[in-house]
Amino acid sequence: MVSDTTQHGPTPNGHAEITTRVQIIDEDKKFNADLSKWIDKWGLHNAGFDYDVVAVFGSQSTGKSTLLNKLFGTTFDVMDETQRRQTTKGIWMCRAEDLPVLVMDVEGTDGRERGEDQDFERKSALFSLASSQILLVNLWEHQIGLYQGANMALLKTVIEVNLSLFGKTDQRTLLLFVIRDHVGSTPLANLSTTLTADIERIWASVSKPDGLESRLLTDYFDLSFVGLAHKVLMPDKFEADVKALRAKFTFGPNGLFSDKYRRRIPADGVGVYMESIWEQVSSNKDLDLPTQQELLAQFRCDEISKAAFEAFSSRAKDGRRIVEGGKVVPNLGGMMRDWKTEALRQFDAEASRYLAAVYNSKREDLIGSIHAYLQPLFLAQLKNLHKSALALFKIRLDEGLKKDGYDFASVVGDARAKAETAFKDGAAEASIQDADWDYDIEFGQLDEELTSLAALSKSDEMKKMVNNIERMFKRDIGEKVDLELGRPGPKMWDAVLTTYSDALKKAEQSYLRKAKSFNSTNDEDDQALLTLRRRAWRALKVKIDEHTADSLLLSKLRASFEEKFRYDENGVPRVWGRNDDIDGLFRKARDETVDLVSVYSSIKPSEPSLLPSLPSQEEATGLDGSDEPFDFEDSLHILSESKQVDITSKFRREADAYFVEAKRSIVSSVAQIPYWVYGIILLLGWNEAMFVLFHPVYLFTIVMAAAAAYAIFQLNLAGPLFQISRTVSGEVQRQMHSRLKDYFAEPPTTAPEGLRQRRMAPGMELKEL
Ligand SMILES: Nc1nc2c(ncn2[C@@H]2O[C@H](COP(=O)(O)OP(=O)(O)OP(=O)(O)O)[C@@H](O)[C@H]2O)c(=O)[nH]1
Repeated sequence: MVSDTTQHGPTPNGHAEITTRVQIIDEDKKFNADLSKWIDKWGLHNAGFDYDVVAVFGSQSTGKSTLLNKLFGTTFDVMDETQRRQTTKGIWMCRAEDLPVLVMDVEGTDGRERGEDQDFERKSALFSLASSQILLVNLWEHQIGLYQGANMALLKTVIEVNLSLFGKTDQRTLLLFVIRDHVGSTPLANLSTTLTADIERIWASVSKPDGLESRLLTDYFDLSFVGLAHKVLMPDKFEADVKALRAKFTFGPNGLFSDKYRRRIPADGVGVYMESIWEQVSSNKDLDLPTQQELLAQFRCDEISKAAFEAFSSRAKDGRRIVEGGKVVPNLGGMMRDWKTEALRQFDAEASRYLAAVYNSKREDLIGSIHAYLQPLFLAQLKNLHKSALALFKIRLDEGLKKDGYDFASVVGDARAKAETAFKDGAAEASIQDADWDYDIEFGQLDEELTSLAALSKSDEMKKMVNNIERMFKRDIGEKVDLELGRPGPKMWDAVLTTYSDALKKAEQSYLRKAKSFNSTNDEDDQALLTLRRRAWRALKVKIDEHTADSLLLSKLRASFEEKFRYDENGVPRVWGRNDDIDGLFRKARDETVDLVSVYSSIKPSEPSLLPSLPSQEEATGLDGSDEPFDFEDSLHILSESKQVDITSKFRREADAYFVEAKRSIVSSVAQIPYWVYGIILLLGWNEAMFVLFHPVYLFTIVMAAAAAYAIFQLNLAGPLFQISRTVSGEVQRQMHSRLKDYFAEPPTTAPEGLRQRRMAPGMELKEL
């Protein structure tokens, strides 16, 4: 959009915006805040230092705008010939058509219409000198030599202003005097000499600041002179002169543009710079250009840094989202470095043109902001790496522990090395050089967690190992102890305890062999062995308890008693005879067996040294620390007093029964039926037996009954016959029952006739039922 302070020029070449003129300072001395945007539109934003600024000074209506338009293809307003009134108010700017040049058309110095605002000339001179490398001083030929003329006043202002701005610097400016309506009668050289003399006179007249008294005009200005023919009277010559002058606006030895004149303001900051200069100038403050340049540098570097950071953060947003999702982002460090490099490249491209001190410090600030933005990503990545390293450790550990004959220490060492390497590699990748980030604390945390996981796994594996050894121990003692406990006697416990200590020794050796692969400490070994001993003792105790359960113990006593009482010394069963000392044998066998109860009542070897020594639970805890209460002394007692009495009395009762049985077996063998009784029976029943045997009917009936019984038995008909007879008897029973019921339920059919008739309703016919 073009404001009322901007106007499009003719657009023969098609780039309207490029040749649009803009009023940068209006009649009310207000600065156009859109200048930076216009510099962008004029295509000079990225020109860096490769651009120039040219301003024109001179009296009003001396053809300044006409000259600029012809030289640079600008579109400044030119006074309408017929009206002859001032056209340029304030300061206008336009980009040169084919050159990276900003051209300023400054209001005529002797502006009659300005009246009381006479200091505008000084302010516009200050402004133009602060920003332009070439100052065109436009003047009529006929004004040269007129020392009191408006041009002399202008030149004095320019010299004074330049001294205040660049007095102590080496900054140079080209003053290009354009002599208009140069007729030619006075050669240009003469005119130049006159002008130079005039300027020197002015230089001599101005008061110099302290320390600059000896400085020369030529220390600050290069003077150049050019004459242009009369535009109206000699139009062709005028055009040729303009063309020749235009050809001089180039870089190089013969060109007017030179680095030495440049103000070193980057093109992208020139809008801000000019605005700031004008603000100082218009408010009559001292114009300190180095300060202005520093302020500009700070302002622009901040702007550039902000833009670079915004572009950076929008690029980094996606990465941030992913990493905060809890997953390790591969190549996060690479991405972060790319984002940072791109942001700095963007910053450097523009900001490096400004004051080095400011640029460097702003660059550091930007790097700090970038690092601050990226650090949470780095920390989130570390967190994710920590998680994945733990998972990797567990996987490797599980895999390793599944293999046969694994060596625990090397499995853990391998898993740990893999996890730590994965973490360190990931963390190093995610680090940014010079960001001053480290991951020592995070690595320390991981290390601690791995250590505790390894310890947990070690304890689990050691428990498993102890369990296996315990199973092996149980297998080892199983049958032997069964056998030994089944052979009660004074040496029974010696044998049992010897078996126990042999098996335990084997188990302990097995533990120590396997524990080597766990790199276990002496403390851990002591605990594991203690646990093993306790469990072994408990296993033995369980076995003993099984064998001394009431029923089993009673049967053992019974067996022992029977062996002593019912079998002789040779193991042959006894058949009691009248002369046997049943009472004596019984007492001996019973008393010896009763003695066994006390043998079983507690674990009491003949040699006390055969007993293992096991600390109680209070004195030392085992491997898992959660063992049931353990009291070794207490575990030696098997049967309480009352239990012993109970078992003894039960046994005595059973033994008594054996005794009675033994006694009876003698009586029964003695109390047989005498043979003569059979003779008497035969004698008394002889006649009846003969009668049955020799009577044909009885004999036939007996034979038939026997044959029928034999046939039924052979054909397996006994069952069905019983069933049929049961069914028939059931049916007969049922029939009888119903008949009886009917009989007692119906009235007797022999009731008197009169009574039957009386029971019928009157008028009804009597029917035979
Ligand atoms: N005699 C003469 N007249 C010229 C020359 N160049 C331009 N003019 C005329 O001078 C008049 C003023 O021209 P401008 O270009 O508007 O002059 P200016 O100095 O820009 O005027 P302001 O901006 O109003 O101060 C116009 O009528 C031009 O045609 C020249 O070389 N000689």
